[in-house]
Amino acid sequence: MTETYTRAHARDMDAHDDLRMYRDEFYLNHESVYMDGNSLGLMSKQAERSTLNILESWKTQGINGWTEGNQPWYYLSESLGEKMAGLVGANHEEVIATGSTTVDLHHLVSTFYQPEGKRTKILADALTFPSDIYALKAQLRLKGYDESHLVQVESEDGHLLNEADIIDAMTDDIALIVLPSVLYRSGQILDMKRLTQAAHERNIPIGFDLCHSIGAIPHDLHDWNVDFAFWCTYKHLNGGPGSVAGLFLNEKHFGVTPGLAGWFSSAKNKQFDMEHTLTPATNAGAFQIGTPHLLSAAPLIGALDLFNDAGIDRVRRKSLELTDYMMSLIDHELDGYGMVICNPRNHDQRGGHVYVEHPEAARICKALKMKNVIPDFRTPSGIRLAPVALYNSFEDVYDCVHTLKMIMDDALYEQFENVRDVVS
Ligand SMILES: Cc1ncc(COP(=O)(O)O)c(C=O)c1O
Ligand SMILES: Nc1c(O)cccc1C(=O)C[C@H](N)C(=O)O
Repeated sequence: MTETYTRAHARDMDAHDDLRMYRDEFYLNHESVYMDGNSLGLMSKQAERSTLNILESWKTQGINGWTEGNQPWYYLSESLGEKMAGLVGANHEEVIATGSTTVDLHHLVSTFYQPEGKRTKILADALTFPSDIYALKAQLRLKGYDESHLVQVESEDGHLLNEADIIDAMTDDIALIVLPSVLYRSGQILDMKRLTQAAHERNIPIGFDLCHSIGAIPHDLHDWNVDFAFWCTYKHLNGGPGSVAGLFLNEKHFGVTPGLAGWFSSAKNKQFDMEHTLTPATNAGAFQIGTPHLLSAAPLIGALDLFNDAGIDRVRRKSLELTDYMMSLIDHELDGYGMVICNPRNHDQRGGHVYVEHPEAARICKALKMKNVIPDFRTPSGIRLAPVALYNSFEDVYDCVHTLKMIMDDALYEQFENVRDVVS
């Protein structure tokens, strides 16, 4: 038995890691430690191969690529939906790969936000990612309401939300609820089952932004009876920068008229009838708009195969082990350095990343990058560290925390300004 806080112990855990073979499937820079998979996941060899295959089909087949070859483009969004369904606990037809996170949110809100009588407001929270808030405010404006119709549940400590507060805010003037599954800063998991049940008891439709949970934790969207959800695929799913997003539509809503219809909303066999009356697909496919972004979908084919091969339950188990280990090292090595762990510690509430606050966070992140550890900084004082189950090792976590300790011991951050970079 190796001693807990030694490099030998980290290596021992790596030797017993049953997902360790997946690390070789990724392009890792062995000079550095990547801890930013919750912002942009790394490229896998399978994602590269599937991208090259799509390029090859364009090169060799031209227009016939839509219906021929081993990956006909016309059905790719549906087949990627099928590959993602298991990750969100959905039936195959409830998921489609389409658009981008924010566009899909616009689409879903344009469909599900139906103010009527006294019910005119949208309920969200004060800690959610800004893009969602911008989209919700824009949707309110489109329906003729001002920002006072957006109700944002506050957090007591600035890090965590209290589900009871959210439920209290589900009053009879709320027409729609949109919440994150995992908060982008603190990594808190919201209890989607409980919130959905409470919303439905009050006849309010509810949807979730899964950007920080997809590929990190398992979901049961169908059984929880969630109305809709949307997510990006470039973080934990490793689909590449700007890869096509995912959307869930509960089958009880199949047949709903899509708010932002286009010809790709059509039932597949009707689309080329070229009629001016839309016959929408009778599944989540109705939430497509125009021609799918094939080149941004291509890497997902391989990325998702790898993911499904490893299995989300094993990914979650290792992710918890990695974040447990990271927090125990931070507690042990960085006690008295002013670092405060602000993510929940219990497994039920902790997502896939560790979130630490320090007043010098912006320049500590710059010093980490100088020392080849890649974190991300979240204003005003947050350091996010995401050890990712498929490609990070326990030794990566060891190196990350020890680099942080060296930076603090030698005050290496002092050579930088404590302000964020343009993209952080
Ligand atoms: C929780 C959350 N929602 C929405 C977005 C915006 O996504 P996109 O830029 O893909 O529309 C992000 C990240 O960028 C995010 O983290
Ligand atoms: N989408 C991003 C981008 O286009 C550039 C840089 C970062 C991002 C991100 O995804 C940030 C991420 N959503 C976050 O949680 O902060």
